[in-house]
Amino acid sequence: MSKRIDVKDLNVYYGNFLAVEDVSINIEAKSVTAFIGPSGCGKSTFLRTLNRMHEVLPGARVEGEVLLDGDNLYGPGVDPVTVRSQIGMVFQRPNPFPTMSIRDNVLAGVKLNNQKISKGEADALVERSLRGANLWNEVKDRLEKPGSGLSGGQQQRLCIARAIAVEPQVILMDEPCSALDPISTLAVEDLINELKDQYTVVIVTHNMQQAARVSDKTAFFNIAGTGKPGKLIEFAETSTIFNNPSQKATEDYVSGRFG
Ligand SMILES: Nc1ncnc2c1ncn2[C@@H]1O[C@H](COP(=O)(O)OP(=O)(O)OP(=O)(O)O)[C@@H](O)[C@H]1O
Repeated sequence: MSKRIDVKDLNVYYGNFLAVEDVSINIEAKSVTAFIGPSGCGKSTFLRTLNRMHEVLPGARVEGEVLLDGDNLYGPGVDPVTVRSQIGMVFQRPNPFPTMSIRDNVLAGVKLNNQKISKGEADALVERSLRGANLWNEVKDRLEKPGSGLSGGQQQRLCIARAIAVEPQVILMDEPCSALDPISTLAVEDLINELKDQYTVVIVTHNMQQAARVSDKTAFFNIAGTGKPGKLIEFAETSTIFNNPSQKATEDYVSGRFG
């Protein structure tokens, strides 16, 4: 259950403001791709176009194509809700439903998609998803307790379990560790490494060590100045981006000279 993403000539707008210009990128299935770059260069905006979350804002739109195993997500008649069930998302701040039990949090996306499942199937799905998120052993004795009773790192893994439960092909993560302590961050990074056996993972991160630790390929985005659009400057194997980039701007950024 893993698909590739091919983006062709994508422009991303907020109203009349062109936030990201002319991005083409090929993201392989069963790999981890990191988006890095200075604040405001459009990493999160671009990420949200990959599952049609961008257009939820009034006036927000895209030009160009995003292909999931060859099918254009922006083609006529494509239902954005279906797209979002195939391409899940994990956000910066863990956002479990606070009053809902751990079990119901895992099942929340499945229920939203109106999938009817029996109690036995639901139990199995909860266990499989929590195991997949490396959280089962920590919560198996308190599945009926509220999700808000977990630590921040556990809550983020619960959100990953919720994303996995709908059996997506791709998981997008927008700075998933920025609100976590170092130990929880390592737990989520370990998990990302395991997730790529089954899923295509795309992660936005400000932390270059994290990009170097978890990703196979890295895309460096940059912006020429305030009000200018963000652009994809370089996309390559992560080791190349960090050790032998072809663009001077990439080298300056990864060596800490700006950003
Ligand atoms: N809701 C919005 N409405 C209008 N403009 C927006 C909106 N969200 C972001 N922008 C603008 O789009 C550009 C890209 O922002 P975005 O948040 O994608 O950058 P980023 O690289 O993810 O930044 P950061 O690393 O700080 O999160 C910025 O100029 C930003 O001000």
